[in-house]
Amino acid sequence: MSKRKLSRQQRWRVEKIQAERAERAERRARRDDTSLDAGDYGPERLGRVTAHFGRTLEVEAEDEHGDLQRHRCHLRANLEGLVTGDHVVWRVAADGSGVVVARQPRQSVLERPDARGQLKPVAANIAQILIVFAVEPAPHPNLIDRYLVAAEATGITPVLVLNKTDLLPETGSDLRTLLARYRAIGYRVVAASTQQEGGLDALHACLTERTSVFVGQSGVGKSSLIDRLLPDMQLRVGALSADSRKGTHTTTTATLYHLPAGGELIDSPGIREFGLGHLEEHQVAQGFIEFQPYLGHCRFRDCRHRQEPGCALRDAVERGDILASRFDSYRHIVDGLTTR
Ligand SMILES: Nc1nc2c(ncn2[C@@H]2O[C@H](COP(=O)(O)OP(=O)(O)OP(=O)(O)O)[C@@H](O)[C@H]2O)c(=O)[nH]1
Ligand SMILES: [Zn+2]
Repeated sequence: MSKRKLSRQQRWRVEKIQAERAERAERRARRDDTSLDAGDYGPERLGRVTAHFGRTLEVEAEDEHGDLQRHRCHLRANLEGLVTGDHVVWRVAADGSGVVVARQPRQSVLERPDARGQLKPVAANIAQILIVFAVEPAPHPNLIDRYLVAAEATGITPVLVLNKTDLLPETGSDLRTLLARYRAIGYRVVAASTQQEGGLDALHACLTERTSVFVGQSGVGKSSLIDRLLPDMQLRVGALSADSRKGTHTTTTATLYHLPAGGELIDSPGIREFGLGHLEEHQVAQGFIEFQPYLGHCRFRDCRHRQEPGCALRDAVERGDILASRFDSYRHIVDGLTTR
């Protein structure tokens, strides 16, 4: 809202609307409690949110045969902020729909700024962020580092995926050198091609038994990779039961897919753009993982690793313990923050 002052009458109206809203939420909560207590719903079961449509969710759970079934669920009124990937406790109604009554603790959460710049969760319980880049368009090392910093800030493991290796020359590629550097720092690097026989083998191996998301700049082949990984169109639209006309929402909400070879993928346009938002300066130094042993060892506690004497980071660069290219990239990203 703008900074202009509200008149007394406007303020009164805003307060009245808020009070009405609170009262409605309260009534909904009481109604939920009554019907839950009345035994209209079955016992508590565990499930996972596979898609989100405003006030309703899709929750997946095993049936009595161990097969996964998806249920349209509404939220208990006092339960807000659930996202795709959340593990939840829910109860089924006679018609197969359900109500989510609790959220399990999250192992990780991916957040993005909303229209007002406030961080909002978009997906939860992700084990790895696959940062896709390609032979063409060639990546700027800064951009890879930016994605890595953003991933490190979430605590979720990043994996570098080099796509379009069919376009890679046999020898003398700068990209191979670049990749070797990231491997030496400790990152997992996976080569892929959607255009070659067996081009996704390494990727398949990396995706099983965990939940992943794909991020990366436009044109690197994220859609092509996901199309190949989820060859059955039904898998992609499977998130929606046929009775729903709200299907168009799937394009904006994060959706969880099962990969045929095992493992899950959570995807949405918002998630794909992850990493391009704002970073905080302290996150940047922490996000260069090979800097960590030196952070806090500079002569000045508030060292910004520029001209200061006794800078542990710059000393490490001079000794060759930190790559000059990574340190330059760090400086470039930090300088970009201050000129905003
Ligand atoms: N040679 C080659 N081309 C590929 C490969 N994977 C994808 N492409 C091509 O790269 C182009 C971009 O692929 P997309 O899948 O649309 O890329 P994207 O990352 O989803 O792009 P956005 O939707 O803009 O974010 C398309 O013309 C693809 O056909 C590959 O492994 N090798
Ligand atoms: Zn320093």
